[in-house]
Amino acid sequence: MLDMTDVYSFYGSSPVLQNVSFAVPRGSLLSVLGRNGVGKTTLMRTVMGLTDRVTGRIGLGGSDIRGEPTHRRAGLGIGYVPQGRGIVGKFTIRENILMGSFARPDGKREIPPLVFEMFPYLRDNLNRKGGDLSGGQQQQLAIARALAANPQVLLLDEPTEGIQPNIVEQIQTVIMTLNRQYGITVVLVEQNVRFARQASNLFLMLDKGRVAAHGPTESLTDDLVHRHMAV
Ligand SMILES: Nc1ncnc2c1ncn2[C@@H]1O[C@H](COP(=O)(O)OP(=O)(O)OP(=O)(O)O)[C@@H](O)[C@H]1O
Repeated sequence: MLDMTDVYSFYGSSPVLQNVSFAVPRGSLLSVLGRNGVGKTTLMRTVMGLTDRVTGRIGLGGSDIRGEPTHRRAGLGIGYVPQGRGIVGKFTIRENILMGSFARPDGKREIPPLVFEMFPYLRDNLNRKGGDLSGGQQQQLAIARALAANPQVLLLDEPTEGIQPNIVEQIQTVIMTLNRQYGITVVLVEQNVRFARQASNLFLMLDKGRVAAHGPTESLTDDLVHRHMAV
């Protein structure tokens, strides 16, 4: 479904990602792990075409999308929920969600039923301003906005970071439901190893911009976690 082969990704002349290769088959959930600053966010931005320069191959459903502009990648079915969420505070919940629908290739500007199913709070508060929501509600809204484009692949960058504990569990359940019940392929940047193990069937451990380990989640040993994640 989504893969990288020998990818180098640059900010200016610095190659932040180096020689990165991995594959995420359709329906999988890949956890991207590693310490702060190793390149996890850069990996997501590279998939979306948001870094300065990339070499190597980025495959989506068998085609190389490396040369495609960001909006085309969104239109081809990649949804992105960035770290920090990117909610427009002055827009209502409805308007924030509808922004995501502009990536839909069929031109429809509507909120898919799945969004209301996943997030009853958003359904019941469509006219509230994004800026008046709690961090957890904003995170739900950011996921809802990405779902409004009917993505096949969802990129989630630390979706539970800085969120009150009672909503963390709800968001974790939504992520697993989207993957397991709705078949959406997920790439998840995650610091919580316990949740990564519970949710994903694949992992990718980054260290200093390179792949330190990659494989089925059963092979994510405590030793790997200590070596590449402990401070
Ligand atoms: N826009 C940018 N311009 C230049 N360098 C950047 C930019 N964004 C990130 N970097 C550098 O790239 C490296 C990787 O950063 P990145 O944010 O991808 O790491 P990360 O693993 O996601 O970290 P965190 O867990 O803190 O979010 C860091 O050295 C960072 O300083």
